[in-house]
Amino acid sequence: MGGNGALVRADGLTKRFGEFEAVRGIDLDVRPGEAFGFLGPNGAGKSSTMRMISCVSPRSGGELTVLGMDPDRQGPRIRARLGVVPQLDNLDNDLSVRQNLHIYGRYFGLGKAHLRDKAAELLDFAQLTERADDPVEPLSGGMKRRLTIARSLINDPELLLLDEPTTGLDPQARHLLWDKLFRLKQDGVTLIVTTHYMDEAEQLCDRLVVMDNGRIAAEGSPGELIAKYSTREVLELRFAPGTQQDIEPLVADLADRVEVLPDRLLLYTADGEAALAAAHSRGVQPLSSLVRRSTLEDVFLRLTGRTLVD
Ligand SMILES: Nc1ncnc2c1ncn2[C@@H]1O[C@H](COP(=O)(O)OP(=O)(O)OP(=O)(O)O)[C@@H](O)[C@H]1O
Repeated sequence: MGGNGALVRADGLTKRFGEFEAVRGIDLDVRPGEAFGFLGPNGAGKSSTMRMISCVSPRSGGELTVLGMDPDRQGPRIRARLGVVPQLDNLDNDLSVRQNLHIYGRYFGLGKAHLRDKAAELLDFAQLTERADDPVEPLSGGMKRRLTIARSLINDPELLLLDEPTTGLDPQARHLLWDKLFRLKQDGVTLIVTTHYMDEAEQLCDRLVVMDNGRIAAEGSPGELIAKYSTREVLELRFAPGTQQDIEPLVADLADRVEVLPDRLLLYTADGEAALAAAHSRGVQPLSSLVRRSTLEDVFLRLTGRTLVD
């Protein structure tokens, strides 16, 4: 283990592609049993970081320890104890669902009987038992993702790395997949997940970092980040497109902060209803209004000045 029992520890970790610095000296520690999230828009450097942790891409600078070992020198030993779910499914389409699990198990040197039992257990976990002997090709996107996750668990990994596991799935498939991740977390598997779905990160992750342009913009639990970078409530006021800039000065003093988005104003305040009543009393007539609690999306907007697009 690394210092403090961290499963992953990075210090000034850097990744360069030629002149371009995709990861610009980040510090991290991921503790046993937690679900740790990398949150950020496309190009933030999440995948590059994950690939260094998974020992498939060497670091360009800084220190990195995974399961107490150095990926540059002990990559194969680390990988034997990791599960990796890459951003794009790389299942073997010529094989059946079960065969995809079996070839992976053989790669890890599992014995025949153990592999048979393990594959059956994972097919059940992935809800694919009935499809076990079907080819992979016609499976839905959600099924393929569940199979990829099942495959990553064949060696009982201590640490599971998932790069945008739910991107591109419909809401129902996403929910099913996240249920699986909750179950793994309950079973004590340490998870590192990248995502740009804020709601999922908020529910699943014990701690997370917000990445932007190769740097860590903030880190903490979802609750800590919201408390630090947002207000308790947000009042959303929608207006006809293009008119909200003119209204902003009328409501600016009603909130700690106001964000002007293309179709709405966001008023950050401890009391959204009070701000709404005050706006009404000034003659502000939004098309619609909504008071909600702050989310990680608000944290992200505050930190980067941008919204995350799904
Ligand atoms: N092999 C490569 N060669 C050159 N540039 C790369 C390479 N891989 C990534 N990059 C660049 O590094 C930056 C970070 O990419 P990375 O994939 O780590 O971001 P990300 O946060 O995971 O985004 P995404 O959600 O799109 O995967 C991007 O600007 C990307 O274009």
